[in-house]
Amino acid sequence: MNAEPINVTGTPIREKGEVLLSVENISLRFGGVKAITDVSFDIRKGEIRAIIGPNGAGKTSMLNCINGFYQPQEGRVVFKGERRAKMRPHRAAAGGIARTFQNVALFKGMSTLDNIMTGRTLKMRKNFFWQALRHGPAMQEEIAHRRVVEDIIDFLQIEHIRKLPVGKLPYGLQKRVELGRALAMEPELLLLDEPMAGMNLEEKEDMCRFILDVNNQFGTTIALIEHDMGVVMDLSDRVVVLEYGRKIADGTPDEVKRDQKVIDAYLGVAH
Ligand SMILES: Nc1ncnc2c1ncn2[C@@H]1O[C@H](COP(=O)(O)OP(=O)(O)OP(=O)(O)O)[C@@H](O)[C@H]1O
Repeated sequence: MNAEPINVTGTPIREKGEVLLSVENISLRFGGVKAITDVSFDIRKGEIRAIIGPNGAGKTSMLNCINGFYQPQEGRVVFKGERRAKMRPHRAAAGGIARTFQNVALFKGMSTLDNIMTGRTLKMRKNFFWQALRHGPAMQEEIAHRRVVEDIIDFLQIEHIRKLPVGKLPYGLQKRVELGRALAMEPELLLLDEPMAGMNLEEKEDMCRFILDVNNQFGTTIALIEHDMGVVMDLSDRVVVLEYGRKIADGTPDEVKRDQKVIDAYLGVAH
């Protein structure tokens, strides 16, 4: 029997469960531009999966295929055993996929609390008359939603900014609020597009800790795009590497960082 595998940080690799989502032979084109060419990989339940690659490699396009923003011309996304190629973003969200964006996409004039509350919308009853009833069961339901949002605010340690308009907050805190809004959906799969982009060292460390806590405490599966290789190596269980829209490597952080194709891609060497 082999010894327990060790990752680059020296900690044991966490054993992850069955496949939650698989990307099967996806190709995506914009006119003549091939953004993704025949890419397949899977995301296992409970893992942190990184998608990396040089600029223009197709990483954001891949997240957009996974949550239904883009419809690939070929291939499919299978989520919890169900085909999702024709899935629209709101249906992916209702099915348990939440995401954040490369550039923060919040309602700048609204408070932290109200922005996070918008993440609950899909969980609320849509019936106008139900919502118009400001007493009885409708009221109980609203209280329950508010409790979830308050728990998230506690978890992310942003009580002090709960009433402030997010447009006035430093960038690192805006990213944290955006994470809060995604968590309010209680997602099974959380997609994070460059969660540390534009952050200083301290903000990055905080965000890393929150991502690990979300994964460990809530069991949320996470797929993230990140350019900071130190962060990728420390956070992720497995890494898929794209270059010019093609998959060039897939494995543990330790495996991919030793892969010659990955080294060449990051040094800009053609092969
Ligand atoms: N909406 C679009 N219309 C046309 N071309 C697009 C569109 N979105 C992406 N592309 C092209 O597809 C390719 C992949 O882009 P994508 O943004 O997915 O890469 P990326 O790896 O996320 O890059 P970065 O790290 O710079 O964010 C690029 O050549 C890009 O110019």
